[in-house]
Amino acid sequence: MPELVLELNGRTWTLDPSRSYALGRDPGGDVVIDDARVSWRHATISWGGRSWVIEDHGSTNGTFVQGHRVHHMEIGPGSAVYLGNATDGPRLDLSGAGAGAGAGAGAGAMAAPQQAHQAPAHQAQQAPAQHPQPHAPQPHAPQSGGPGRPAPQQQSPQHHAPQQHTPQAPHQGWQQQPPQQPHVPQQQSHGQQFAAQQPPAAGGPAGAPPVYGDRSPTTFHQFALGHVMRIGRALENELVVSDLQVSRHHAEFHATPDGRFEIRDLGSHNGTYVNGQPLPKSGTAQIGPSDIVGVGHSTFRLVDGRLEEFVDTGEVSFSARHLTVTVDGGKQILKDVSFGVPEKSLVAVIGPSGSGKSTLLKALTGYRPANQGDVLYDNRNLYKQFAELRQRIGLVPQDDILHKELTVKKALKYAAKLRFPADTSEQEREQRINEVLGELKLDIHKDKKVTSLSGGQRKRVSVALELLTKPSLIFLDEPTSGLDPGMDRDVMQLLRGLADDGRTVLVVTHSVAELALCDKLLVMAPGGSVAYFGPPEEALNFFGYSTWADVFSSFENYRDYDWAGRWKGSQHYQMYAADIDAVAAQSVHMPPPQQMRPPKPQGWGSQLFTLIRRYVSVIVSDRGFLALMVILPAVLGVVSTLINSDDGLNPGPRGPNGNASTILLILAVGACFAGAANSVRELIKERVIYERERATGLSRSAYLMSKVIVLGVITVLQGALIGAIGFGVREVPDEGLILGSSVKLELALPIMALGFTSMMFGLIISALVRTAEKTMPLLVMFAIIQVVFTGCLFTLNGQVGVNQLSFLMPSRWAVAAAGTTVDLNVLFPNQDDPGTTDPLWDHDAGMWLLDMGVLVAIGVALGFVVARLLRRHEPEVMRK
Ligand SMILES: Nc1ncnc2c1ncn2[C@@H]1O[C@H](COP(=O)(O)OP(=O)(O)OP(=O)(O)O)[C@@H](O)[C@H]1O
Repeated sequence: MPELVLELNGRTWTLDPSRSYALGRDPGGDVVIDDARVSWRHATISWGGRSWVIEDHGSTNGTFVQGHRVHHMEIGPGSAVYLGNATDGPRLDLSGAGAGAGAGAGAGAMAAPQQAHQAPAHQAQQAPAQHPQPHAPQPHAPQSGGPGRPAPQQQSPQHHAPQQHTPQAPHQGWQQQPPQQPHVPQQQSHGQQFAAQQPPAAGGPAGAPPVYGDRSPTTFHQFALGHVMRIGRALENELVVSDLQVSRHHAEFHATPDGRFEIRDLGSHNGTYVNGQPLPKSGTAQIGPSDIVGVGHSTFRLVDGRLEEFVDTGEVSFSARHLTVTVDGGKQILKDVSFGVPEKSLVAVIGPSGSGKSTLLKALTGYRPANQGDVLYDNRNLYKQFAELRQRIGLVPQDDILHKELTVKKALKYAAKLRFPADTSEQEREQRINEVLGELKLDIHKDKKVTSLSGGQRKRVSVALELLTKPSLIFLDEPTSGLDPGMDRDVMQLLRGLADDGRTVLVVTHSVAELALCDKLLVMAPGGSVAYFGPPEEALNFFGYSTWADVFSSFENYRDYDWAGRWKGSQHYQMYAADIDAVAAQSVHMPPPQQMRPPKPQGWGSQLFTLIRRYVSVIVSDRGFLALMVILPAVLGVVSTLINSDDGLNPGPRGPNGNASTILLILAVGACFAGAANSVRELIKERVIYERERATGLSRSAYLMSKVIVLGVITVLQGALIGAIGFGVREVPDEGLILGSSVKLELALPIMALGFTSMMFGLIISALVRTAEKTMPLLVMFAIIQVVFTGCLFTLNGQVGVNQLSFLMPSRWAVAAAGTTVDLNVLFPNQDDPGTTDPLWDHDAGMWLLDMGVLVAIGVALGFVVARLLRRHEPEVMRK
């Protein structure tokens, strides 16, 4: 069997085929590489029966051959392998041993052969950083109480500020607790799992370049020069991708006869991406060997004239490097946060209130990108390639992203309709919904209303909704808040299952009961820095406390303590974060906003139609709301009939008819109340849903228009009911100004239009407030102001300032329009100055049209204001 000579930094090892060799920073390994970019257990080299093989163990920074990241690859004499960085990482040169050595058997290798098993002597020298550091800080531990007692009273800050000792040598207050062994990073098993997935073709002959930049390909496709290869979901494509995120005919690869390669988008719904940047719809781009083309969950790359495809099945590594968020005023609310996890990981983030957990979540998801640092999605820069990668991220906010009035199945149906491309069939969506329901064990609840589910089940439905599009990364913001301990465990076990099934899951939580289910725990310290990152079972020992309550009290009591410095001086840092931290911090240069926008899977009209249907379903399923919608205007109309007016809305015997103006006042106020009450909670109550859907491609104007149309129709009908009752029982003039003998309709139209404009004002309140409770006082204030400015209580015309202000009030124009029909200048003459009349009330068809026109124009203008206000509640990256 051929021996292989490995050369690294001037040292050589002759590798024996009968055993394998562990490479990494671990001092117990065979080849110890003291470089922070190299993982603790980075890779192994072993004889594979046919050739030598290097296997990466899910290292954070990767193993590279000829510039390509490899996971499992045959190597041989002449191969050069870089660890941690493709160009300047530690380089392993391989050559043959003895007479049979290949060309690469260097003189150095022959001159100083050293058996690998002799290595430990120098390994110890090579890895000084791995030894426990005597000055490594360690927190305070109880002084008098035993391990079973919580931390005792603190006496003085100097004495009680976290003490310094290593996890291996806990404070003597903890001597009954066995010292924790350093946790072996879990990359090994993941790496092995990944290697097992590789197609046999991936490795190729010894020394051949790997076929994909990040991983080995799932498959590859040959295509000849001059040919076209169309990609899509439909079976008639040359390259069929069974992914609902992909359009039926999505894109085309062209191999031009002169040897160039092009990708052309075919008007796809979710877009085609080159190196993470979207191609214009139906646009074309030339591609070279270093370009990565993204279509749905697949990425393609050209290697030696063949097309390699890598399908993202969810097993992606994820890391953050030096994330720093600075707010206006220069204050840093997130400070230099770095951590990384291999695929299939469940990570929990805990920390005291205000420690930056939500800020971190926003930075990791790209909702509010950090000012400095990188987020790496399987080693692809999330910020730079956000347009493409955002589709692989699922986010479950703290509040449910569901319309609670709908059944589980219906809620998922509308979500699928909005998130999947327009060309997906009902059957395809239904199938995916059933898959997700089955996966999350929600089948038995599918016909129940979301309101009737328990808190844990509701969270499950929110997760199901996010799973529809098969995200690889799932973030959850406090999914267990408000749940009892049993449900807390259920939800955490669900997340554990999601990770085990091949996804990376990160959960921000306040609950510490089920942390043991996680692979890694990130503890944030006050001020937004990392206090700990590593296995959850080692965390309490790291802090030197027996309960999390003690740790959090310590955070609270020593807010100014350098928790980040303590973390960075620890051995855990060396084991779990130093390699990620070793790369220098980068400033964030986000692509221009137009390249950050999510694709719109559905056209504007289609979104509008779906939103209207969903909104109508929600309203119809809420019987109480339906009943109120009829009762409120009916009561307001009936109340107006109590006003005694023998002459109705006609002039009295001597001309004036004060009751007529009172009737108009009551009907106008009724319309104001009904309209504004319909809409005042509408946006605030589904703000979280809007925010999430907006990030997945929902059109702001389609959303707003759906509200305006549905609420507009309801409000106008209510206005008609108020008018029908209020004017129906009254004497009115024989002839109208516009509609001839349909005088009552002519009078009802301003009331209906006033309802609509008030409804728009209600939307403004709803978009403005931070909590639903604030809507009621504002609604009352709006209605009272409208009463004052109708012009029916006192004369507005001639009152400088007040009259001009009244022009902004919808009720002023609505009463004026009705007033032109009934000739209000006669019924309610100016009492201060009997000779003058209000020009807005002139008994004239042109004035009726003007009054109505201004009233509707105010409503439309309010619509633009609402759109502007809605923008404030969108993820930062969406505010265009
Ligand atoms: N836009 C902002 N401008 C200024 N300060 C901000 C801004 N956003 C957040 N902060 C501050 O940053 C700190 C971290 O906030 P963050 O919401 O991320 O904390 P948290 O750990 O999620 O808290 P909680 O557990 O209470 O939700 C807080 O002190 C907060 O007041």
